[in-house]
Amino acid sequence: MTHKPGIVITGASGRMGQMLIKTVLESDKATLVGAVEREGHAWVGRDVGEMMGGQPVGVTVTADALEAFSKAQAVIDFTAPEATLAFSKLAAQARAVHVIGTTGMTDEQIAQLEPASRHAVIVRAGNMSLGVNLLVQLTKKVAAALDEDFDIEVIEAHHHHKVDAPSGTALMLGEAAAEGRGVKLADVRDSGRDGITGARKRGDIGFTAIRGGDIVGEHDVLFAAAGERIVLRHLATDRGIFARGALKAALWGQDKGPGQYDMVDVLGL
Ligand SMILES: NC(=O)C1=CN([C@@H]2O[C@H](COP(=O)(O)OP(=O)(O)OC[C@H]3O[C@@H](n4cnc5c(N)ncnc54)[C@H](OP(=O)(O)O)[C@@H]3O)[C@@H](O)[C@H]2O)C=CC1
Ligand SMILES: O=C(O)C1=N[C@H](C(=O)O)C[C@H](O)C1
Repeated sequence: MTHKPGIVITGASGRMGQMLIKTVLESDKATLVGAVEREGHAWVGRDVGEMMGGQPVGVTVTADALEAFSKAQAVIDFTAPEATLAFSKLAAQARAVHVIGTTGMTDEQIAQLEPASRHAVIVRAGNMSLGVNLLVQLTKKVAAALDEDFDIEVIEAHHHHKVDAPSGTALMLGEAAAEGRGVKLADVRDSGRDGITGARKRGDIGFTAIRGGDIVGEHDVLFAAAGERIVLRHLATDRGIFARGALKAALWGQDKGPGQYDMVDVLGL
């Protein structure tokens, strides 16, 4: 019998946490060995299957992340930037693959992952779906083929609970467009227009964030010129696409050396 990697899910009660637990429990390639929530959370000490409204699964939610990680081969983490930074140190200590889906991390926070990645595999992506990662590649190609007569705008829409903007995916798409054009996103980024903004600056890459209802995640990359427009679009209708991508990353990372990777590496795009 082949060994099935043991997986711990952090932020177990969250929208993605619950989807990840369901995905791991349904998989025949991995085993759920832990579920983490913060100290004082109502789920701590209870069976995670029961907390999700189903049958017991024999995994008790814990606030002791290091203890949980040390029994696992991978940690899948869709939480918040400060939590992810703390988990990266603990996952490295446990030599577990750390799959990071958390978005909204600053450049400084991303840089702080480096010490952990010297000891363990980190796979981080603002979007773990196959479709979006393909869209990123397409965006780079289209941006490289067009000149600045085409204004580039990234438009994203998400549910009203989302706390960060632009979304991690929008930033991945913006980075890809900038790379295609041979510029740095930081030099051309235009987000949060409001008031008398002045005319659009040629070459800028604009971002618009829509928040409402239960939208899972929608992303358009618009290339607008005089007389024509191209729109590249991805619509997510089920969080399962992110969870399946994250589990694939956790399994992929099992035989890799320490370092930082993304979904382009995992999917071989
Ligand atoms: N890369 C990708 O493919 C995707 C990324 N995401 C990203 O995943 C993240 C989570 O999204 P979502 O599940 O919708 O969010 P939720 O708010 O539903 O869940 C977040 C979970 O993380 C926990 N958490 C938050 N802060 C801390 C902390 N400081 N310490 C410990 N636990 C903490 C929360 O616990 P508590 O309830 O106690 O606060 C909660 O269980 C976001 O950054 C989102 O953008 C989402 C979908 C896809
Ligand atoms: O918060 C979410 O829900 C999502 N976050 C990710 C992002 O910021 O791009 C991925 C997905 O769009 C859902």
